[in-house]
Amino acid sequence: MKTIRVVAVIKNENKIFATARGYGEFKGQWEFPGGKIEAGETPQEALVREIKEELETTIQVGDLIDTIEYDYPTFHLSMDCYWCDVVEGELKLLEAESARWLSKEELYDVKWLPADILLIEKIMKNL
Ligand SMILES: Nc1nc2c([nH]c(=O)n2[C@H]2C[C@H](O)[C@@H](COP(=O)(O)OP(=O)(O)OP(=O)(O)O)O2)c(=O)[nH]1
Ligand SMILES: [Mg+2]
Repeated sequence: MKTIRVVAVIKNENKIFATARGYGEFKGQWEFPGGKIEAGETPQEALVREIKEELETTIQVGDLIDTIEYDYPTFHLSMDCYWCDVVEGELKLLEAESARWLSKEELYDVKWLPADILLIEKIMKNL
């Protein structure tokens, strides 16, 4: 069975919100908050749930930016990436070890997970 992940590219006027993984194999590397779609959920519902769990924040999910397909040595990642806005909440870091709001000029200042490089190029064009 194929597991699809969803991630939120949370934006304000001209910056996006990135987090550093707080645990596991990729600890300290940068990514977008999100997780796995569970049975019966739409991608949007899964994303709203994940962002509540990880950041105690309510988001509004907007357009799909891209679906990233990437082969890691031990698994295949399929990741739907959506533009999102904060509706309510302070983006409290319940799982991530740190976070930054990045402007267009700062997008390559953090060490992204390998799969995210493909997405960053698209974000760069639309920020
Ligand atoms: N959340 C997220 N995961 C990403 C990104 N880029 C990327 O390669 N991944 C990879 C790293 C993880 O090994 C994998 C799955 O992430 P996940 O949040 O769904 O799952 P997890 O490893 O936290 O595991 P779990 O505790 O939720 O079961 O996807 C990204 O931008 N955001
Ligand atoms: Mg997660």
